[in-house]
Amino acid sequence: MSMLMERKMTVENDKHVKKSSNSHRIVYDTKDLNLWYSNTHALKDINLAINEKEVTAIIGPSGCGKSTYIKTLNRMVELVPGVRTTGSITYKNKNILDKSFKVEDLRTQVGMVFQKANPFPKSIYENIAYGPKIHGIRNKKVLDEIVETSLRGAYIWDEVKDRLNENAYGLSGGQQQRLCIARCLAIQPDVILMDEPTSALDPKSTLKIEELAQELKKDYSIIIVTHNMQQAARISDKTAFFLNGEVIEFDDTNTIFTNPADNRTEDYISGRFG
Ligand SMILES: Nc1ncnc2c1ncn2[C@@H]1O[C@H](COP(=O)(O)OP(=O)(O)OP(=O)(O)O)[C@@H](O)[C@H]1O
Repeated sequence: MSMLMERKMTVENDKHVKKSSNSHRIVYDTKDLNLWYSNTHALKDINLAINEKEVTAIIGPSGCGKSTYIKTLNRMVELVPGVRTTGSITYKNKNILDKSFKVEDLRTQVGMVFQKANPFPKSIYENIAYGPKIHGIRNKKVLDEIVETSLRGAYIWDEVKDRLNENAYGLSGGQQQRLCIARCLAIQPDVILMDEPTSALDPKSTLKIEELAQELKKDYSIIIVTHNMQQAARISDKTAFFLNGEVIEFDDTNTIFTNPADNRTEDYISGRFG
């Protein structure tokens, strides 16, 4: 990474709270992260300070490590046998890669939405109530409130309020994806990770998810992997460009798309490869 980029990523460091130059607090501070799948070196010396309550886009060609990185942020990646990491990812003053860190703590604070919507084969209501129930909430009135608030938060309440007891599989693909976002909201996370959430959706549903991400960043930190550069440009505040497991450039989205510092970023965003 260039000196310029390193300087841009430098953070102010006070006693407990790190602030980036535009005064947003940092939600995830990744330092010198390396990751191997057995012999494949998938992430190389990643340094990224991701701001809270912003949308951060991760872009780059196929196989560059985008999904691996986002799955490291909730430690899902370690479900793959043979994964090894070095370096640190600080979340709320703790290194989540540390052996002593309890992964269950992340499950309640970090929600994830996948490429293909994955509702449970249950009713719309149960899809949302499931997480809160696991966390011990049994009171019907409280659960009703969580279900409504979460569905409203994901802008799908009006479409489903009269069919809450119907199976979620009866919803359209775009509705299912918003239901999955509502399911994330029900656990009141800090962060929502999205791994290509619109790649299986039609343009209208895509637009709805994009609008939703813009709304949600008022309350949540959103990190989104996308192949769609127009989407990254439309909805994100910051963009990280990955190539061959490295972060080539990380900056304000506007800068990345109008005045990138590295030729490889320019070549990628102008469609010369990838
Ligand atoms: N489960 C796995 N086992 C072994 N290697 C893997 C595994 N998952 C990913 N890799 C390798 O790690 C590298 C990064 O893959 P990753 O899926 O993170 O890339 P990506 O940028 O998300 O790609 P895409 O855009 O195609 O989804 C690739 O070389 C890939 O082959």
